[in-house]
Formats: sequence, C-alpha cells, structure tokens
Amino acid sequence: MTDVLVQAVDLVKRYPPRNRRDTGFTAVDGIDFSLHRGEAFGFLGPNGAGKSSTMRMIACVSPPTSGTLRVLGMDPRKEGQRIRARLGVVPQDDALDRELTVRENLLIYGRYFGLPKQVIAERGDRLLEFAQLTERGGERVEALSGGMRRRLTIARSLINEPEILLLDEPTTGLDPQARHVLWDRLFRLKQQGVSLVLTTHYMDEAEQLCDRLVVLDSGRIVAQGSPAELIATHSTREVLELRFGVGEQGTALEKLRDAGVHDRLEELPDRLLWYTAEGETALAVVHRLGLSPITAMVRRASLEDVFLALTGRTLVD
Ligand SMILES: Nc1ncnc2c1ncn2[C@@H]1O[C@H](COP(=O)(O)OP(=O)(O)OP(=O)(O)O)[C@@H](O)[C@H]1O
Repeated sequence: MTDVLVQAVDLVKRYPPRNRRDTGFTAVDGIDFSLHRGEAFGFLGPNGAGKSSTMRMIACVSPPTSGTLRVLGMDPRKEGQRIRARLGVVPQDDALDRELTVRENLLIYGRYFGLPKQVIAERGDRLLEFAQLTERGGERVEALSGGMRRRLTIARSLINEPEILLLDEPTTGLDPQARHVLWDRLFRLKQQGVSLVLTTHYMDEAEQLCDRLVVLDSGRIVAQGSPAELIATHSTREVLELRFGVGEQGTALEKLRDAGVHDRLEELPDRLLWYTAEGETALAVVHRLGLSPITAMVRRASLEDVFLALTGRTLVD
C-alpha cells in the first residue's frame, strides 16, 4: 500500500490585490502532486515560480485559495495545529535568535512544542551531534558560519521528531563545501525515515537529493518525475557546449545549420548548446567545418537542460 503523506489536487494560491491599481497575483496555478512516505520530493524552479507559496500552504501558514490539499491525511485549513506538530519547517530565512547560544536555540524550540524538559535535553544533545555542533553548543549563534547556522536551523526543526521535513531553499547562499556537508546531513535524515520536501533553484541539488521532483514555472507544473526520467524524456544524453569570441557565435550557428545539423541547437547569450547523443562526434563536425570555439566541452545532460527545453529559459538568471 502506498503511503501518501501530502496530496494536492488543482491547488491554487492567489494573493489579493495590495492596492486599487493591483489586480492580485496567482502564484500557484492549479498544481497536482503527492509526497510518499520515505521519499525526498523537490520543487525546482526559478525565482517567483511559486515554490515558497506551495511550501507555505503545506506548512499550514498560508491557506490555499482553492483546490484540495491533504497533509498527513488532514486539511491544513482546519487542522493546522495538529499537522504542524508533526512537521519540521526550515524557512529560507533562518530566524535563529542571535543573542542566544546554539543550545538555547534548540531548547527554546522544544518548549514551543510543549515537550518535557528531560526530553528536550536528550533530543538537544542528539541533534547537536547530528548537526556536528556539539562543540559549539555554548557559543552564541552570531559566532557561527552560514553553513553551521543552516545545520542548526535543521536541527531545531527536528526537535519534535517530525515525519515530514519542509526545506525552503536549504543551501542558498552557502559555499560549495557547506552545501555538501548539508546534503550529507539530509541524506542521513532520509535514511532515518524522514520524508523530505524541498524547494531549490539549483539543479545539482535537485539531482543529488530528490527521488522525484516537479519543475515549476509561473505557478504551473511543466514536468514531473525522477531526475533521470526528466532528463531522458526532455533532453539528449550529451550536450556539447561551445563558447565563441565576440560576434562569432551567430556565424558558427549559421554554418552548423547550413551543414545540415539536425540536432537541437540552442543559442544562449554566452554559449551555444548542441544537444546530441554523442558529444565527441559533434565536436569532430565543429572542427571539420573549421569553426574555432574558445572553449568546447562535452557534458552529460542535466536538469538545467530539461528546464531550458521546457521553458526556453535557463534556471539561473
Ligand atoms: N503575499 C504576497 N502578495 C502578493 N504576491 C506575492 C505574495 N507572496 C508572493 N507573491 C508573489 O508570488 C510569486 C511567487 O512567489 P514565491 O515566493 O512562491 O516564488 P518562489 O518560487 O518561492 O520564488 P523565490 O525563490 O523568489 O522565493 C512571486 O511573483 C511573488 O512576488
């Protein structure tokens, strides 16, 4: 039997007009998705796609305008408090108390959930260890690096031992090393049976962490599936990336087209993408035509290519 933890059908979030000239804004425009127990589910999309709005509805802090949303079998409009007791929420903004110590930040949160002192203390120790912050427990939050603060926010959101952890852009603003440490912690949580829902505009993060994801654009789902399925359906296996000198890209593109290249060629402001099963064979054609790119790189197709194929735009502006 499948165990569906979150189910959305034709879910809509419309914000009312803010003034008389404003007509309001539909941030989420009729989306369907479901989260199954034990999986990591992602919302991938550019800024403004409606990811945070969707997360806020699941977190029961913003009611849906219309459609059906069930979280842990309950209706967020009516049973928000009961749902929240079984959720962990990691917002984009850490909202930690900078004046308090690392440990105090955890304890305060435990009290918010009305947990007994002894339970909070035990979980606090375990969570500090999980967040690799045991040594820093007595330090004030302002002394921590960005990556440590994120790990503390995640630890704090786990104090009530949630079944679902919601993470809104968990690694935005972190350096690559801090991101990898955080991914490792999230993998660990998944192994422990926590179901994850996360938003991201980083395709590598979505590929690394998500079993399944939906690609959102302007409040609508443009595709959904596992990262591998999405790439297989919407892209070729390989991509040849070519960068040319100023003013040379247009001529190169024309030459490739005149030479009868039938593969998809995508022109971005700074590079030309050639979607092909065999990047090396394509590169040989480039050389045979006498084209001389400044750089030429064959790579595996990624979710970035999926997004480009579906929307005509790149994910990162
Ligand atoms: N309270 C609000 N009132 C009016 N419009 C809003 C409100 N909150 C969000 N929006 C708009 O809804 C759209 C979707 O916002 P949302 O935050 O859900 O997108 P997002 O995909 O999470 O992007 P980001 O990564 O920038 O947070 C944006 O254009 C935003 O300006």
